[in-house]
Amino acid sequence: MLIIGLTGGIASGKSTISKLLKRMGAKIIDADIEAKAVTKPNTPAWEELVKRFGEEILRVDGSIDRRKLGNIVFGDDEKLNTLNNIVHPRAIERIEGKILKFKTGNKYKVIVLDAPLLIETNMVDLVDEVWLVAVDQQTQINRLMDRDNFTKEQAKARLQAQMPLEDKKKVADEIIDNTGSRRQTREQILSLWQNKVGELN
Ligand SMILES: CC(C)(COP(=O)(O)OP(=O)(O)OC[C@H]1O[C@@H](n2cnc3c(N)ncnc32)[C@H](O)[C@@H]1O)[C@@H](O)C(=O)NCCC(=O)NCCS
Ligand SMILES: Nc1ncnc2c1ncn2[C@@H]1O[C@H](COP(=O)(O)OP(=O)(O)OP(=O)(O)O)[C@@H](O)[C@H]1O
Repeated sequence: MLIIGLTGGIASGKSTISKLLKRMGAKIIDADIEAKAVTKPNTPAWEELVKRFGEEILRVDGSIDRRKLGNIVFGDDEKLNTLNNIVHPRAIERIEGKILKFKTGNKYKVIVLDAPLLIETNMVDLVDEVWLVAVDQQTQINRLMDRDNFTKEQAKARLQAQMPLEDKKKVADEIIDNTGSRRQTREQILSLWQNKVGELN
């Protein structure tokens, strides 16, 4: 079995690539989804977030207004740290549990942990290999503005909350260049899959 940690900055293309890997047979664990799960209404993390950031971060149904919370924390390191300290330990615990479950289930040959903060949160130890999705900052900003309707300032604030690509490259086992067409990216993934997964067994 191979456990791949798929990482990269915001809007670099991780979800797009993990969809390709899923089609090839990998089981995906999405860290963003796990982080959302631990902050559902009335969970301990949700309660702590409301205590720290106030009820103005809630929607009328009691769920967290993610856009609002994002605007509060991205651009303010102290607040971002507070959020991270509340969410990360709980999200990592869920991720560890899932990895263990899939490992012992012995059903999948490849597990992909899609995690934007794989390196920042020391989850590298949970995986066998780190695959880094690399795009330049301008591409990230353009795709982020397109996908999420962010202003340039909002996009830049999110980028600045993350480790620079050059530092991530030092930890990566494989680098996927996603600045080109989707087809070019698919070809890189196919070739990686053939090399890495083909030689399993
Ligand atoms: C701030 C929040 C509410 C904004 O929610 P929103 O729905 O707008 O974004 P979403 O969660 O889909 O994340 C989108 C992208 O933002 C980036 N991002 C998210 N959280 C962080 C963070 N703490 N630090 C740096 N970048 C981050 C990632 O690249 C991520 O893929 C949310 O991102 C959050 O709760 N973050 C803390 C949990 C976390 O770190 N998640 C990342 C995976 S463990
Ligand atoms: N090679 C490509 N060419 C053009 N657009 C792309 C390419 N790859 C991804 N995209 C688009 O860029 C945006 C960001 O990609 P994606 O959502 O896969 O990134 P992500 O790393 O998962 O983002 P986040 O971590 O912020 O959730 C999406 O709108 C996606 O459709």
